Amino acid sequence: MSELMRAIGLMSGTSMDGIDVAMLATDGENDVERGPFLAVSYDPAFRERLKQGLEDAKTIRVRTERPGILADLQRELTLRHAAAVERFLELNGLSAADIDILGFHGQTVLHRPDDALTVQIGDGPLLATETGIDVVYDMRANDMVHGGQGAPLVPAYHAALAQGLKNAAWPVCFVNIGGISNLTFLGRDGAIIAFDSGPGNTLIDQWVETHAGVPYDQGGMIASEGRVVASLAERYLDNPFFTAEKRRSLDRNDFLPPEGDEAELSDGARTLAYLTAAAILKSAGHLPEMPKTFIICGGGRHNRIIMADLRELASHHGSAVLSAEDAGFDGDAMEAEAWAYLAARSLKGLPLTFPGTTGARQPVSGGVVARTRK
Ligand SMILES: Nc1ncnc2c1ncn2[C@@H]1O[C@H](COP(=O)(O)OP(=O)(O)OP(=O)(O)O)[C@@H](O)[C@H]1O
Ligand SMILES: CC(=O)N[C@H]1[C@@H]2OC[C@@H](O2)[C@@H](O)[C@@H]1O[C@H](C)C(=O)O
Repeated sequence: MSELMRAIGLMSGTSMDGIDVAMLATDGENDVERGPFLAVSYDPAFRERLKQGLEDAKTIRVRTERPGILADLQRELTLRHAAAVERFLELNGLSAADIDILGFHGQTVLHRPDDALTVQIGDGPLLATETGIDVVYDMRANDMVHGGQGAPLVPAYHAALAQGLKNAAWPVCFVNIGGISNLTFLGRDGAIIAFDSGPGNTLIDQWVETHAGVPYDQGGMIASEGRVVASLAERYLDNPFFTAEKRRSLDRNDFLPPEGDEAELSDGARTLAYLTAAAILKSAGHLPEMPKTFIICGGGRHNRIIMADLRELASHHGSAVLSAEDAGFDGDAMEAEAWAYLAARSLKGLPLTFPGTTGARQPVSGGVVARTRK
């Protein structure tokens, strides 16, 4: 058994709800011991700044450009990550010297795989200086250099976790319902296929924020009072994304929320919850075979309507739907854990992505290391 690294992963996802912090002891290969997790929420004012950042990023043509507020925002975001690490260490009775590496995702502000352009703001060297811990950051870029979509990157971690699964029927499919949803198919023969599967929570979040002034539909309560507007759901599901020959990763703005007059509040939330579930099943139609078990991670699994729709749609294929917890994992921590795992892999020069996950021409490593001045 090779030596385990203590790695902390930091994820600020497309939902822009906060920073997830998770720790692993891992060799970056098959050995994974899951540690503590902390979620640090962004305040509404900072979420608004992130949204402005996404707007300002639209003019970026070269990935190092930081127009508008982006240079300032990058610094603020990085300092918030440093504070989150400090809090995490304090809560768990740890110090910087106990940690080998931080895996820093940053915030995606632009993702245009067709132009081989992906931009995550986040200053790795500043985070290393502030925390006193070495940092691996910018993990998506090298994949694009090698012909990949730059996302999803979590599949390598899903594959490692799947080895510990007990009593799940294979093939297994991990589904992350974050802002955008993505899935990882794992075949009995070791096959690994992954792609973004459609809108996750972003449309629901934007819809209920605009029409009810709340950041998300807690538990799917608003949706539970509505009915699916079939024409609206069909309009989304007719998007060429679902039938394109090549699987393509998504930018947060690839799908936009309905116009205000297309549904009333609860029908809109109900329709978008259905869309989230139906998009996953429709995308799964591109897999070599229908998974026998879907394992659901990410914030969307807290929406009971999404989960009920998923169970219903999957049952037509004889597939079971489990929450990450049913399978023995932590569905809120998984992406941050993945960034810890990927950082450990990056340090060892192991591949982060594969032809079957991002479409990269060959398995490729990635990430940039920022060393502390210790
Ligand atoms: N209790 C809840 N009920 C309903 N929805 C919830 C609940 N908690 C979280 N969510 C949804 O989950 C979202 C956050 O999910 P998550 O943290 O997995 O996304 P992310 O990591 O930001 O996105 P991505 O995986 O696309 O990068 C919230 O924006 C909200 O829509
Ligand atoms: C460009 C980018 O940040 N993509 C995210 C986004 O959020 C979900 C989905 O779209 C996924 O492709 C990816 O994140 C996860 C963590 C991944 O790379 O596996």
